[in-house]
Amino acid sequence: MTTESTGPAISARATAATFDPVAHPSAAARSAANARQLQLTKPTGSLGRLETLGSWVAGCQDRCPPQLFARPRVVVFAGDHGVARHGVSAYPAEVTAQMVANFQAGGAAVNALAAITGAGVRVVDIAVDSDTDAAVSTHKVRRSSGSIDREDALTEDETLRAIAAGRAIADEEVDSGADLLIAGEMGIGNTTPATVLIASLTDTEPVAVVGRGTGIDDAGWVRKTAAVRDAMRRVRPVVKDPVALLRVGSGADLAAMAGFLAQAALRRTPVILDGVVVTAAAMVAEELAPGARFWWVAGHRSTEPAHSLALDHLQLEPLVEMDMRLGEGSGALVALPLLQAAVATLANMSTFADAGVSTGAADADETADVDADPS
Ligand SMILES: O=C(O)c1ccc[n+]([C@@H]2O[C@H](COP(=O)([O-])O)[C@@H](O)[C@H]2O)c1
Ligand SMILES: Cc1cc2nc[nH]c2cc1C
Repeated sequence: MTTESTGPAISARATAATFDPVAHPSAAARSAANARQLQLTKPTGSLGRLETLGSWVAGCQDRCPPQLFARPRVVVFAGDHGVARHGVSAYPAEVTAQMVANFQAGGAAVNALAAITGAGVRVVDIAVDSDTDAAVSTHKVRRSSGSIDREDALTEDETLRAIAAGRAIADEEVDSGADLLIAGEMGIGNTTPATVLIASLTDTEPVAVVGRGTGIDDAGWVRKTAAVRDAMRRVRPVVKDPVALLRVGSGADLAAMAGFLAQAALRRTPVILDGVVVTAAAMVAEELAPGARFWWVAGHRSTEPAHSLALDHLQLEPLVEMDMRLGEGSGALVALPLLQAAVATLANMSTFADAGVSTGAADADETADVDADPS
């Protein structure tokens, strides 16, 4: 009897949450890019972090020089959270569904920012607490996730379906030609599970990491900190099991993002991470698919204290610090022009040889040689 009931569960987990080993971006293409950086018409190292960024893209694309991104895509994962009904957010849960409609109408920050960078935007309802358009709800797992301070966010089956949904979305995007992915999110209350994941995986006290989210007041912060503490107590026994951690202490949207971010790495597609919620999902994705983090760059540093902890944990240095705390993929989109600049310079600048520009170091060496050898 026991084997009959656990067998299918184990194989479902094997399918949805097992990832083949993640290959690193190409070291050869990255080295070739580093060498090319030295030949371009600029003082050595003068493009600063744009140089390391461009070489990272070359590694991800396995080509030097790299190509400008042809189809960058943002996927906004929308989901509600039961905990939002317990005074942990400055806004009512209804805003999640209302913002989904706003994304579809093109009126949100993510739409405005995507338009200036050439990125496409797709919104997916993973767990919004109302019925949404068929166009966005094909991967819906359930209506809202459980209130993690007092119950599990999801069942085992829902967790696996959410991870599988994120993986399927990444596959759909890559199969349609996406060459750069951004995960964004929208969900009133979602900084609470994000903080629970980050604090649990870094063994940090709630008071040190709970932030203001959408802008809660002091009384809201106290309620949120208590909710984070209670949820952390519930996840403690499963913190080493990423699927169980997602089931007990996250939500369907976060589980889907974890699947999406891990699958993007498996599909050798670079990703710009956004703020605290996406980076919390990224931490779990790295547990599910070790090495996935080498395919990600951190777009920005959110004002949420837990975000810095997550970035340190993943050893990622954010590209911009603009005191943003919006989500939706907005911080990643603000960073996208930096990636485009890194690729454009590496790919399109002339070399010293082609442009007939003298290289300081080589000329000095030639002079030194001539001086040293009068013959
Ligand atoms: O990305 C971030 O770092 C970030 C920081 C604070 C808030 N948010 C957004 O605000 C919502 C969650 O905030 P809250 O206060 O409802 O937990 C959700 O829709 C997120 O996209 C996002
Ligand atoms: C209006 C609004 C827009 C958002 N976008 C992402 N999170 C959000 C939260 C609110 C409240």
